[in-house]
Amino acid sequence: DSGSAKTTPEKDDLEYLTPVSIGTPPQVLNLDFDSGSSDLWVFSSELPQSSVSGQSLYDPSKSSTAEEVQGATWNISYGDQSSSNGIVYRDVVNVGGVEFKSQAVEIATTVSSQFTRDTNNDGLLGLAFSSINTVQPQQEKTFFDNILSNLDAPVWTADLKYHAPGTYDFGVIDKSKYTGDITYTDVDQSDGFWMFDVAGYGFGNSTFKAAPFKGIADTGTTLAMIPAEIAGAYYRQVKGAKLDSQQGAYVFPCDSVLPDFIFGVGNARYTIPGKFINYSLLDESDPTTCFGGLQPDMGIGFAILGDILLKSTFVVFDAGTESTPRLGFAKK
Ligand SMILES: O=C(CCCl)NNC1=[NH+]CCN1
Repeated sequence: DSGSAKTTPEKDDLEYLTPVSIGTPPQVLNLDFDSGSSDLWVFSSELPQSSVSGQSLYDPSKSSTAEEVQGATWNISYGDQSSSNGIVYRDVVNVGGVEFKSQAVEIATTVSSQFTRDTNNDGLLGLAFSSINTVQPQQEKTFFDNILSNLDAPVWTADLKYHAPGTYDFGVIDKSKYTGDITYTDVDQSDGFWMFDVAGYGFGNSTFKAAPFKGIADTGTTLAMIPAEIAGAYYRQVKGAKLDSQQGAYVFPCDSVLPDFIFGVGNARYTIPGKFINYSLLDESDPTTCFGGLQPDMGIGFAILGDILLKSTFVVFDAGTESTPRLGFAKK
C-alpha cells in the first residue's frame, strides 16, 4: 500500500488540516497530523454543545463498523497546555487511500477551550511512537504503526508549505517533492518522539556554528522552539526586537528584514527563510508589532522543531525495518 493526502494550512500556517475518512458510511473529518503525540482523537457527538463551535463531529452510532472498546479511556495534554479526554471506539480509518479496519478512534467527551475556539480542527491524528499513546487500561497503536506492515516502504513523509497546501504521503518517498539527496539521521525514540540531533546553526552574517542540540520533529507545533541562547543571538541581529516578558516570546517591528536561519543535519545544511520567521501579527489590533517564528524552548531539555522549520524541507519519518527509526531531510 501507499497513499497521499493533501494538507491545508489554517490562517498564518497555525496548523495544517488533512481530511480523514472514518466509519461506514465514511464520515470525513479534518485532522491535525501531529508527529509530537500518539493519539487519534476526534470531536464527537458525545461532546456538550458548549464545547463545539463549527467542528465536524464523528458519530459512532451512525457507523455500522464502529465498536466501543469497553472500559477504555484516554486523557492527553500538549506542549501548549491544550488538552482533551474521552472514551474509545474502533472503526475503519482511511487516510489518502490507505485504510486500517480497526483503528482506535478516541472520541472526545471533553476538550479544552483552545480546541473549542479552533473551529476547523476536528481532532488530531498522532504520528509519534505508540509508546506515548494515552489509552488506558490497554494502550492503542497509532495509525502509522497499524498500517506499517502493509506499506510498500516503512515511511511517511511531510511536505508542508508556506501559506499553501502540501501533502502527507504514506508508504512512498515521492522523488518529485524534493531536490538533491535526503540526509538521514538516527532517531532516539525513548521519549516517544522523533528526537534527533541538530548538528548546529547559523544566521545572517554569522558563520555556521557546530553546536549540536537535541530536538523533536513536531508537525503539531506551529513554531520552532529552540535553545534560548540561540534564539537570543538570532534576535540580537534584528533591530527593535525584544523579548516580550508577558508572552515570554520575541516580537519585533513588522517591517523588519529577518535573517535566514540555517540548521544542520549531519553534514547537510538547510535554510529557513527569514520570511517564514516573520510569523504573524502579535495582535490584530496593532499592525506594527510582529511575532517571531523562532522562539526559546521552555527549558524542557530539547527543542521542538515545528512547522516553521519543517515547512522549509521535505521530511521522511522512517520507522526502519531491522535498523532503528530515522529522520530524513531534503531541500525542495
Ligand atoms: O504537544 C506537543 C509538544 C510535545 Cl513536546 N506537540 N503536539 C501538539 N499538538 C497540539 C499542540 N502541540
